[in-house]
Amino acid sequence: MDQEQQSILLESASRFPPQKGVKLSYGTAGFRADASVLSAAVFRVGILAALRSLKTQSVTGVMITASHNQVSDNGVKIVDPSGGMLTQEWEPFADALVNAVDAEELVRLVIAFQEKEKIAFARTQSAGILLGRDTRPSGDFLLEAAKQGINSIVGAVASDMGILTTPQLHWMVQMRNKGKMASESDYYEQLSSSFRCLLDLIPKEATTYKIEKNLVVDGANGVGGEKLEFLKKSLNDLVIEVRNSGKKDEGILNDGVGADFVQKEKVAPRGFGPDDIGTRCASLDGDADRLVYFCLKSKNGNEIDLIDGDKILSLFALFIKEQLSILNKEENEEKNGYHVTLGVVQTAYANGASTDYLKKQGLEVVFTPTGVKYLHEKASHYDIGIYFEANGHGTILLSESFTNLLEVKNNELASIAKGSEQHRAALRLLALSKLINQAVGDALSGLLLVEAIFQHMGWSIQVWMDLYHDLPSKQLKVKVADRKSIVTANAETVVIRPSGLQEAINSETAKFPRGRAFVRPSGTEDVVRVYAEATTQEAADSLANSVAQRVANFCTA
Ligand SMILES: CC(=O)N[C@H]1[C@@H](OP(=O)(O)O)O[C@H](CO)[C@@H](O)[C@@H]1O
Ligand SMILES: [Mg+2]
Repeated sequence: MDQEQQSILLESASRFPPQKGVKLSYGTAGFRADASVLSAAVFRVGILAALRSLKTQSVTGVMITASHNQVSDNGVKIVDPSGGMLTQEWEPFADALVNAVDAEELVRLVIAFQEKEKIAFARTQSAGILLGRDTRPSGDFLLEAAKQGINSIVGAVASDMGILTTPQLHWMVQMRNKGKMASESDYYEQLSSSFRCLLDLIPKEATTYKIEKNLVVDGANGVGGEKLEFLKKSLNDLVIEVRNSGKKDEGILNDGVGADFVQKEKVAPRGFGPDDIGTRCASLDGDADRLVYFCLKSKNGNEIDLIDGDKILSLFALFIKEQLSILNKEENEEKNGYHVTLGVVQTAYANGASTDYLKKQGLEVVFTPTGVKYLHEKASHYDIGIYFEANGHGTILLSESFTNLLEVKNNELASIAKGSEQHRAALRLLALSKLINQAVGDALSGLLLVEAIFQHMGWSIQVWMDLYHDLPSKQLKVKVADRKSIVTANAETVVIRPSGLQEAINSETAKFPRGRAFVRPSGTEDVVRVYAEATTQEAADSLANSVAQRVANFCTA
């Protein structure tokens, strides 16, 4: 790095001194904290995104959001050139950079990292970084900090894409690096045209079913509500009412609303009531990368039947299995010469009943630790990998070789069996690959796929709910002195430190038939999370409480 670059970096970094005593870690989904302490971190993430772009000679992204956290929090994460999360190999550097005590240490770290990674700094090199932010009031000044971080690397160019959902920014980065059209209107066009295409391919008999076309969506008072209001204008076959859309008088972001609230509390969000009984309802989270469905069931309260990520995954898996079997009809693998691998990825938070159900359908189910970066990676090993966290974050990945094969099949069938069910199955899978976000879980694209499959199957929401019945479960948070004192293994199902805690959890679990419990440090909040499930709600509550008590005892000892 030349002298001029060093002094630019030093000068700009000294304008963003870190808050004393604040230590941040990249966590499950980037850096998150109260917005007031984040300027320096966001500035430094800007530098990091520029370095990543220089290193890969591709476009990267910086998203400013704290998703489902309260409105006063904010956060920042990097979108890798693939459109996915920042490569895990760079996370230790991200941690070191963001926690550097002053500008001098920061410059030293950048020089050392640049040499290690052999990143060429030169005026001739160019780096492109797309910036997005959600609707939080702190987004504006944090975006400015990110821009200044990017501008302190010679050759790096920041493009402000405005207020976006997190998945929109991931999609844009992915598309840009594929050399495809990548504006926000291209995003809407791709979603609405592939949705229409799926509807046009609905089997004849299904068009006679009486499908409830009304859907009410809780926008969490965030960016997703506002974007859905726009998207729905191009969806004639669906009547979507958006509530908690983010308009000023409708309420506060994530306050008693949103997918995280609905999934964790298992109650209806604010703005929903007895009049909605019988209607299909959905809820997005604060940055619209999570989606859950629900149905109100109580006349006097806000009790709901929840349809979480596990059940959305099950719906997608059934549809894909059906299309694959139509496609492969009359053909055996040898003749086809290609065995399509279909895999389902879950985490320990997946309800045990969902895993049992998926396995009974003959699907391969694998587990990873919490966090999309792990699920996504695992899903990418299959021709079709479907991943979902129970909280509603997930998507379907289709490998390039599989989509190429689909294109070939489609062309072949178009000439020999145009309009046949086999041909239509190939077209459906191709439309699905365009509708479902290939970069990251996306509530808007997920919602359209659910709705399209619904019309395809001719289902009522009750049929979906009855696919299987969730085991009652309970989640709790425990505040401890140092949540990192808990270390887990086996996709977070077993505690290996502090020693003795796992045995204590085992002895609590053994008291309940079909009992299951695990604990792990949260990556987004300063708490230890406890999950328990059992055959009754009382048993799940009681198991969660006793495990939480054990955690508290072990972690203060
Ligand atoms: C139990 C739970 O819902 N955990 C969430 C939450 O992570 P934690 O590390 O549990 O705080 O936020 C992550 C980012 O949105 C999401 O990936 C994850 O599933
Ligand atoms: Mg989110």
